[in-house]
Amino acid sequence: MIEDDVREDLLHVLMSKEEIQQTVADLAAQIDRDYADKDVLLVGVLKGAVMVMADLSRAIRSHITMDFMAVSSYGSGTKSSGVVRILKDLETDLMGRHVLIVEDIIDSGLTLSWLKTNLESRGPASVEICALLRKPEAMKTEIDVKYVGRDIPNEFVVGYGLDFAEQYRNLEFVGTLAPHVYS
Ligand SMILES: O=P(O)(O)OC[C@H]1O[C@H](OP(=O)(O)OP(=O)(O)O)[C@H](O)[C@@H]1O
Ligand code: HPA
Ligand SMILES: [Mg+2]
Repeated sequence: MIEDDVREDLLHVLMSKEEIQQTVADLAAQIDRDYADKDVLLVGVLKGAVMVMADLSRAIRSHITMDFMAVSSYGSGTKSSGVVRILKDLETDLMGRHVLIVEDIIDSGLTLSWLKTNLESRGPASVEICALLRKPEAMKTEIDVKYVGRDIPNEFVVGYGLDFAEQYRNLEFVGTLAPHVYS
């Protein structure tokens, strides 16, 4: 089992499978309330947000549509390069749409700050952000995030979509990566 193999790579479990499920259900309930009379377009940011997107979209009871973007700023390291590249763009025209960006994590905030500005320039009715995790101590830019699952300490985390050098994305929980793995 992968989860047994990686225990020594982790300092501790930060969010269990059950805690993630509950957090995602709470986020979905808030989104259902706020978008009761609006069609929302969920924009998942690949690859990290793939798990949140899959679970959140199924927990939302309102009508939604989905699209995906791929951007990358981390490459294979643990620090944002600050340079965001679009690897795959949306297929949906955003004109007049209510857009909700779905992310796994806000770390420096550089990716989302750039992405929100980029999507706002395409004529949508609104652009909001939903992130499962946020590291308040790591943020380098002010960013207004409407839905946050949980604030976490400034440590590199993996699992539930989050990777280090493309590994660990398929863990069912979120864990803190031990420094010996990346130093
Ligand atoms: O707030 P920031 O410091 O900008 O970091 C957050 C971003 O970094 C990660 O993506 P990454 O570039 O690693 O791509 P990935 O989702 O494919 O792993 C994560 O999924 C967020 O998109
Ligand atoms: N873990 C994995 N990917 C990330 C992180 C993190 O803590 N921060 C930004 N991208
Ligand atoms: Mg990554």
